[in-house]
Amino acid sequence: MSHTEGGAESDKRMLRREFITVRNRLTTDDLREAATSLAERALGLPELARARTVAAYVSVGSEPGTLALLDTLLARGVRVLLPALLPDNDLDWGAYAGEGSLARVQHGGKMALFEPAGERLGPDAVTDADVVLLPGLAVDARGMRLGRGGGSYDRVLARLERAGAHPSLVVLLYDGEVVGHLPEEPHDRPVHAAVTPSGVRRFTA
Ligand SMILES: Nc1nc2c(c(=O)[nH]1)N(C=O)[C@@H](CNc1ccc(C(=O)N[C@@H](CCC(=O)O)C(=O)O)cc1)CN2
Ligand SMILES: Nc1ncnc2c1ncn2[C@@H]1O[C@H](COP(=O)(O)OP(=O)(O)OP(=O)(O)O)[C@@H](O)[C@H]1O
Repeated sequence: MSHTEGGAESDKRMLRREFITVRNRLTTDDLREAATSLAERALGLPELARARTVAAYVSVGSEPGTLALLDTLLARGVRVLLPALLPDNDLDWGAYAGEGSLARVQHGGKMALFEPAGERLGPDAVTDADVVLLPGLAVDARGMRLGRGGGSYDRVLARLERAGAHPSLVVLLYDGEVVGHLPEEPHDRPVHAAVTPSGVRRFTA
């Protein structure tokens, strides 16, 4: 590993802690209001209005809330795919069919997640998506995303690239998480847009 890569890795670790600390100060009122605004902003995206299949995730804890957004997409007849974390941090996928189709799963010391309880479609199912909604902790002016450090979505992005799939890549964040510059490593790939409770920011690669 080169010095720059090692530097980027530890800089990312420090930044993750800082962004998580800020999120953990949000009150339940803050979370509820942000989730409502986020869903409105996201549903205003032309990419989502056209999408037939959307890969998303169920927010937990102080993450920007996604459940209202998932339910609206489902009600519109959109096929919503949700990830299930595999032991190697890769992601399998299953269809969302309402809150009753979710199972709460605890993966070791990580946050408890809500994953699809039904049929597993395999890691390549994400290549069907017209839009991929990604979790993150921050994004920079180039669209470079800071994730939780599992590399799960880095793998998703690499898999899409290998498959020649070009879905819209949209990260869901809070306003203060769109920043000037983040450290990046060679495997990082930019997203196309960030949706926050106050609006949409597009990135041109
Ligand atoms: N709601 C949600 N679902 C998701 C993700 C996510 O970020 N949010 N993922 C995104 O990839 C995948 C799961 N990967 C995860 C990776 C790390 C942690 C986690 O709890 N990390 C702790 C640190 C502990 C640790 O390093 O193990 C943390 O961030 O506080 C959770 C999920 C798929 N599903
Ligand atoms: N395509 C890939 N295949 C396997 N491992 C990968 C791939 N891309 C990245 N990784 C590994 O994943 C780990 C975490 O990477 P990184 O810190 O960039 O995660 P992140 O982008 O913050 O997390 P996530 O992608 O889950 O949101 C690194 O050790 C990296 O080597």
